[in-house]
Amino acid sequence: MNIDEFYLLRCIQLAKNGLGTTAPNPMVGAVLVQNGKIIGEGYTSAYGGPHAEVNAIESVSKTSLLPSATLYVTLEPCSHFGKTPPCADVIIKHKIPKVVIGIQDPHDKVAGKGIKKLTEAGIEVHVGVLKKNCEEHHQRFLTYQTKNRPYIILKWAESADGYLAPDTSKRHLRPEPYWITNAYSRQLVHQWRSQEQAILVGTNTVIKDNPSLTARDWKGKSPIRIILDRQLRLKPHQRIFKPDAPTIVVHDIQNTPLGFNGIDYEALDFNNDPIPQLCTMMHRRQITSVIVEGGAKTLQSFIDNNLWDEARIFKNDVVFKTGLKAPVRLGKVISKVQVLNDTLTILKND
Ligand SMILES: NC(=O)C1=CN([C@@H]2O[C@H](COP(=O)(O)OP(=O)(O)OC[C@H]3O[C@@H](n4cnc5c(N)ncnc54)[C@H](OP(=O)(O)O)[C@@H]3O)[C@@H](O)[C@H]2O)C=CC1
Ligand SMILES: Nc1c(N[C@@H]2O[C@H](COP(=O)(O)O)[C@@H](O)[C@H]2O)[nH]c(=O)[nH]c1=O
Ligand SMILES: [Zn+2]
Repeated sequence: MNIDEFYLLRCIQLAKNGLGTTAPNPMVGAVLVQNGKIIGEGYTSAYGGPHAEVNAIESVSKTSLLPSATLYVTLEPCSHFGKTPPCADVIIKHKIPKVVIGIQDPHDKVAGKGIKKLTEAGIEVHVGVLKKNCEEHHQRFLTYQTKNRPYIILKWAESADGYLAPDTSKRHLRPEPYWITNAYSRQLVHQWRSQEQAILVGTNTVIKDNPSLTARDWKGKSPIRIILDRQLRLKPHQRIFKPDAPTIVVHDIQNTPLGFNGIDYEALDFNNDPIPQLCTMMHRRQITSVIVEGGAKTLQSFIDNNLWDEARIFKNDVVFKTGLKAPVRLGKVISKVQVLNDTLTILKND
């Protein structure tokens, strides 16, 4: 690893602090180096706040060092007025002579214009350092910008013999989840929920489990709940209608909702496959990432449409023998870790 790559790695590390708070903005990291020393660091503030470059510049105590410093940043500095003024202008104003960038920003308002602005101001610009790592780090934002849909994470828990749930006879009478995984894995799931903008489940999951779908066992925000309810079968007592997180109910265009207080409704044409329509709807609502938590039919529908990016699958040692079969897995295994007696496998769709 060379020195530029080393500083870009530090930028990525810093940028992770923005996970779950910057969306739909990307979580960028920036470092300022002068004479071989880091003199400033920053990452994107919560949505609407200053960008990483500005936070890095503002963290420098001796601003007289800036005209001899190099700025390292994971993503091309912006060149447009959004909620904040363009970072490219701030860099130029502070007379920073060199900028090293991980990747170009595909956002149509930027897309090379930030780099052009810097170059035209006489700044030495390098692009493409630690490109693969920066692409991986910005996967939610890049997927949203280039595929016009959110980054899609499929998540489920299955028994040792590949079932999502046992037969009804083995379940409680009251609707509640049949827990396969242990408490630590469940807390990890709450952390994951706090990192994504939305969570999506099918109708039967709400009927059988009465889930909350919140991040209540972790600090941070609960995601927006997106619930499939084609025929509007769900009842007001269900936990997904509580005001602890926003909820969007997706129903068929032919059914008119009575409208529960504070609930957002979206009509889709279920005569056509709803999954691509869901992706378009989420894109329109500026949802850059979603975790799909079941059930089997909903997960399989995303897999069959090849509309998924990552799968996080827990497998426990419990054996059901019969029940609801887990989705058929695809993709490449990128990691396998143990959470006590649960094996967590992470796959990527390549
Ligand atoms: N172990 C685990 O990780 C998890 C287990 N579960 C378990 O899974 C079970 C529920 O799974 P499952 O029965 O498969 O149901 P789902 O929760 O996937 O809901 C399926 C229903 O949602 C609607 N729907 C979903 N996808 C589509 C589509 N592509 N097109 C049209 N409609 C769609 C349909 O509603 P409609 O019929 O009204 O048209 C369909 O019947 C429960 O027993 C639950 O406990 C659930 C989540 C996670
Ligand atoms: N059974 C099962 C899971 N089930 C998922 O969790 C949902 C319940 O969420 P909540 O009500 O917020 O706790 C449930 O409806 C289903 O989507 N998840 C897991 O990590 N492990 C498990 O064994
Ligand atoms: Zn910016």
